Amino acid sequence: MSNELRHTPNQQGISLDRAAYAVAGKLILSDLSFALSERRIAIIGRNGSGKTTLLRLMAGLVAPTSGSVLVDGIDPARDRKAMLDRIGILFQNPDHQIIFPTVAEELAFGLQQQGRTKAEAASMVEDLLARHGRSHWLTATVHSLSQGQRHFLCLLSILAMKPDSILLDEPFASFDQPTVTRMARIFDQLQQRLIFITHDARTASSAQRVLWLEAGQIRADGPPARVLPEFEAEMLRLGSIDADTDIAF
Ligand SMILES: Nc1ncnc2c1ncn2[C@@H]1O[C@H](COP(=O)(O)OP(=O)(O)OP(=O)(O)O)[C@@H](O)[C@H]1O
Repeated sequence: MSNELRHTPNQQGISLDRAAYAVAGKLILSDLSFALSERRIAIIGRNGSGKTTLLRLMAGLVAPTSGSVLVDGIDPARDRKAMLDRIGILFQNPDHQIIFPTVAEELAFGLQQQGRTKAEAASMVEDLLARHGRSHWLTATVHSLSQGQRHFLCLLSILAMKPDSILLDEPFASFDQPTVTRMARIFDQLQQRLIFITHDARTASSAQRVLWLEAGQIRADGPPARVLPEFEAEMLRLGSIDADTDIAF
């Protein structure tokens, strides 16, 4: 796994200053100000609280409608090229990520974007698949893989590029138990910054910092020992109520 290890992430990290994001007049994220420099950061919150949108904002896939988002001092929505080495994002749905018909092309694409020749990328892809026990995927088409396997392919694409920060949207949700255990081991060994959305308190407790989003705003931000008990008590309280009368969808 050592080939996925990289230098310690750039200390500047990801910072938001009064960032807000609205779609069709609906405010989804508002007044977000924080700087993330820790190596393990969990984002928690109810369905629809804005977690995925926040990841997309940090990755520069959408631009804030007001305020700013900076990655190592660079606007990620404006300088996509600078983000190739800085940010990788693993979506919940692999089909939102995969663009090529074959595994080899999919894995090689990001590497070539980073400036490797076709031959260099092909050799790196071969090594990567071998290290993860997936050499048989070298000639596979993407549509021959299951949903969970396509998700793992997306993770491999990101690991291949070795970005400083990896943003993960519920990374363990679609994997079988051995793959989850193996992924957890891969993540443990990564030097990079991992920012992950999770609904699982145990996964969140492994982070150094937890951001709790509620209705597009930060409800709590701090170490898991402080944020998680408060979050779990609130989730229990809400679960005891028969309907989500507190939110308007
Ligand atoms: N493109 C869009 N157009 C309109 N509304 C959107 C759009 N993207 C997100 N939203 C709304 O923004 C809110 C936050 O969505 P988001 O997917 O970020 O939530 P989430 O916390 O990741 O939810 P979940 O836990 O269910 O994945 C939701 O109410 C959603 O309907």
